[in-house]
Amino acid sequence: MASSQENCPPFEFAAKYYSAASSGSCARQSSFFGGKPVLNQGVGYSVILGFGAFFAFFTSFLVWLEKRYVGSRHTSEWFNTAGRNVKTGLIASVIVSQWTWAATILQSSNVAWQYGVSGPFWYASGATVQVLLFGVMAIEIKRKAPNAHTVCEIVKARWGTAAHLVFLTFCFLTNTIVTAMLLLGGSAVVNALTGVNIYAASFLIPLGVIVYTLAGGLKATFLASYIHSVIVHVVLVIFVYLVYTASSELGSPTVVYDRLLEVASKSRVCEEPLSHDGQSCGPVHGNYKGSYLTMLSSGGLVFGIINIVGNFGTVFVDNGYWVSAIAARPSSTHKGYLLGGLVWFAVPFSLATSLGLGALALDLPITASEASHGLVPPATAIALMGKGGSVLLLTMLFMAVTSAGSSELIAVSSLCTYDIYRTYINPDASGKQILKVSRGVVLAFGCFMGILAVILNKAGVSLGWMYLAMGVFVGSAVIPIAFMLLWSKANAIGAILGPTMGCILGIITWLSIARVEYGRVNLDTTGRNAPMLAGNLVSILVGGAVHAVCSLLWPQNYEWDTTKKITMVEKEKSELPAEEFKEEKLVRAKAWIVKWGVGFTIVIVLLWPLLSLPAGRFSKGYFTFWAIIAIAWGTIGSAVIIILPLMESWKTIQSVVLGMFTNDRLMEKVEELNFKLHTIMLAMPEAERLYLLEKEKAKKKDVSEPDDHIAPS
Ligand SMILES: NC(N)=O
Repeated sequence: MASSQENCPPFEFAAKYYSAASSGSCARQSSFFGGKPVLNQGVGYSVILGFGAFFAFFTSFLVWLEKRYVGSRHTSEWFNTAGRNVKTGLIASVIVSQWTWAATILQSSNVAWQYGVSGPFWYASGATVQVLLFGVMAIEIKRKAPNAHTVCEIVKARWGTAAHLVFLTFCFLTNTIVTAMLLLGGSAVVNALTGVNIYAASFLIPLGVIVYTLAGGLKATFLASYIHSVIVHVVLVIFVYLVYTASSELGSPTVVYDRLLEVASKSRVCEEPLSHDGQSCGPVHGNYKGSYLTMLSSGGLVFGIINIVGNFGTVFVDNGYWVSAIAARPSSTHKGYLLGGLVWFAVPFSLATSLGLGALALDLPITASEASHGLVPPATAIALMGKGGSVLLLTMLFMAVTSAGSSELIAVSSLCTYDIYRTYINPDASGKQILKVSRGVVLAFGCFMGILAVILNKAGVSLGWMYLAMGVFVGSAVIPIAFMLLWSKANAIGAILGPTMGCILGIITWLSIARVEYGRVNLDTTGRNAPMLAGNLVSILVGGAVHAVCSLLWPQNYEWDTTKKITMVEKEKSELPAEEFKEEKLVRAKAWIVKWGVGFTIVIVLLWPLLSLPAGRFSKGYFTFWAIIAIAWGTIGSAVIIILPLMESWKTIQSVVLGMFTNDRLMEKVEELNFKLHTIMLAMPEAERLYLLEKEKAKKKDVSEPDDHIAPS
């Protein structure tokens, strides 16, 4: 104990977290939050209800503006597919906000706190590659199932009813798991920062999301996503610059570097009460030289593998990503996914390299339980900025939870509407009926989200546990779902057996290893790295292997003829030129996304980590370079995702603004005229055909003679 007395506090910079006890020994604070919220409950309720109400009103207003001044018709197709005409920038922004979960903000910093620099890297790279590679699926939908509304519709068209039911189960499971994680993370942070009852938070967070999703469907969630993305990125940039340039407590890569060396030093005394079990203290087990400043981290690598498997499940088996691909215009789909993936990389990488490592560098007395419930970033935000930091983090988290949550609502709603109602209950459903069911499901699943979060919170399930376990449950469906659009031999029996066997064997392996290694099966033992790694790998590999073997034995040799026959509910007249759907153009787009998607995947999963291994324990210069990459990626990514959608939609924005400031009476007249013409066209197909022909001709003329009107005389 002598050393405890000599070094109290062990670090001047962390003095406020240590105190001399009456016995004379030096004691570290036993936890960071200690059950005391920094903000009052009023702030918590204002954020949850205020932002919820604001977004419900604001997005409904935007959708109304679009309907009134741009002329969108609010049919069931529009509600569920946003007109299949969304451009690259907005698709990228949607992907970023859909993929920015509570876990992206919270769990990434938790793994930084556990493993050091490798944690944020593996979180970011291990969850970016799926989005990049999904770009290939996105373009294949346009080629092979251009009128589909959901992934399961394609399954049914190709493999029949039994496979359809299997994949529906996996898709619902994925939506449930993702939703559970959003609310677990969201409610834990709201509770820790503001003291709002955790169960009340679980119920109230989905409320605003339900309202704006109900009002505007997919387009509303897309518009809201953009605003959410802007807020998330602005806060991200603030935190990154705070940690590495502006804060008086840290403020430069050099200070962070020196502190990370100090807190993990071998000479540090980590006995009670100078540090408590589960708090960060001294060398890191499994890391090269026990340092936080190395990519040679066994824990980081195991997390990376689990992360890759789990996130393949939550992208490929989440109908939300298929819905976004369906909503994109064909020439934008692949670019949107690539750009979205690359921008999203910055969210966990830059944020956790700042807030996660910042928590270590400040020697915050965070406990393992606080970390696994997602409280590392709020702790750093509070330590650096006080109440302002906690409000910023709460706002960022709320944006992430609500935008990803609304995408989950739409994903479930379209599955229930098209794959259950239209497929098994009312195949001749009208657009009105479809719209009614879609809205009913949004409401029902929104309420279910709240109940689910209450149950999981009661059961003591943490965000960290759920995040690691997701791949065990849904990983087995990943390879079969990719085969569906990529492999003509893939057959129905393999599509049924692969996911089912993979999931069952994955769960058996996971629980058995927990039992054999640690003697019992509970939330603690099943949440450890070894059982999670084995369960995740068995699930994804068995799922793929069983499907591959069955398909090689009894190949289907399928031509995607039935998937091309999937029908729309209302026949929408596409605004897109026929050029957009040309096979050669789509094949070129596919080659492009394969080249760039696979290229970036190799860079961020193999080359980057391999090239950083020889650095061993990073030098100060190396770490500074690493921090500069995090700052630059965060800044450039944020600028792109904020500016690009605005540039692309500039014409629409102009026409809305013009419409708003033009005589309302005139607009009503134009609308009425529009409606009359539309009715005439419907009654006279020949007139419509001639109109489209003329329009196409005019477009071609515009393209071939763009500058006629300014040609010199
Ligand atoms: N979306 C994720 N994995 O943060």
